[in-house]
Amino acid sequence: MRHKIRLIDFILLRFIEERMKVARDVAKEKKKTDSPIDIRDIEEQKIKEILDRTDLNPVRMRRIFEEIMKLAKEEEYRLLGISKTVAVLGPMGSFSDEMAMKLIGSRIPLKYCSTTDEIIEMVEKGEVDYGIVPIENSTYGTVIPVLDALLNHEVEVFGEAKLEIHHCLVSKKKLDLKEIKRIYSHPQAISQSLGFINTYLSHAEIRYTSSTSDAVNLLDDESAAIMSENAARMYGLLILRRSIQDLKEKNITRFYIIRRKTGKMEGRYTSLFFGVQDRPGSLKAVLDIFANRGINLRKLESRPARTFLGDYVFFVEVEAPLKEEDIRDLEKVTAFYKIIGVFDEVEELDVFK
Ligand SMILES: O=C(O)C(=O)C[C@]1(C(=O)O)C=C[C@@H](O)C=C1
Repeated sequence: MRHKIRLIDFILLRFIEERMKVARDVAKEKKKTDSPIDIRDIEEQKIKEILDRTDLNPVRMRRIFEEIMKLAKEEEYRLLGISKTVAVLGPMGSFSDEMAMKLIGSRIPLKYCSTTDEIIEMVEKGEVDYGIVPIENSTYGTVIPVLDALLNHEVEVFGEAKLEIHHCLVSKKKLDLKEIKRIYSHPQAISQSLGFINTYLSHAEIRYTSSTSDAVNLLDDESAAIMSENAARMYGLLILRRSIQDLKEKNITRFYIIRRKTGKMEGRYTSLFFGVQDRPGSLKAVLDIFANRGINLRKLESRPARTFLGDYVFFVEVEAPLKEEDIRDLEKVTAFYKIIGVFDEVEELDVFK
């Protein structure tokens, strides 16, 4: 019997190798027609067809075939000599993933990380070429962990992009809202949907996840998750309610696109951190530099300096690329400053540059 299984394993191996050969041929065609490597709709369609043809555990079968397709994509990227990678918050189906798809169109591989800290560290170490991290949302404001990590790591913001966010309440099986015992999602998604949660789900326990799509790994028959419609479709979940976020149309998340430090200062906006002496007027002196030059402030935040209670580090985004003379003046009125990027809003990321 064991011998038979061994033999089948070898046959499986040969079939997988054969499949990779075909994938490499497909990649050559894709190059000719400038088509993307990663085509999620095709993958999803195929997985559905496969699951329809078997009684084996659908979750495990999905994983097996997703892994095979992942391997195929790696082979395709390798064949085309595409070595750049972009890190985003995963797993697949997160809003960061959606943003990356919009910016890059799945032409280079994405590395799915479990925290934004991990993304920023990977970029800093040069383990990936780019990172995409959310910086603020129009309902819930600044993504604090990202802001703090940008202060503590050496990376550079070189672009920003915006994504309209619609949240869905999803589950594995049909549930009445009152039957839902737990809600899983990322703190940002929960906070953006508090109106709905307080009205219809106040009886349910809230459990935070590291991303909206990560909730899929925790769902059971008594719980629901908040994630995108895209993610729900990707993981075959049922959509109980659509567009549950408090701001129906203007729930927008802004993302920073980051890379390792290059020192290039090109673009319409500048982001920087600074600290000031603890005395009257010291913050005003910094803001006056911008005001006197007619530079508009886009964003202002304060974060604990983590020295003593009441010590702060400030973060500003201004609508101008700072010039040498601006920086010289800043030096005079700040205890320290750190420019984290001069950038533009982008619709597309040219990853082949
Ligand atoms: O059909 C393709 O375009 C392929 O490259 C094959 C394949 C797969 O392995 O099944 C790989 C990548 C795409 O995302 C979709 C499917």
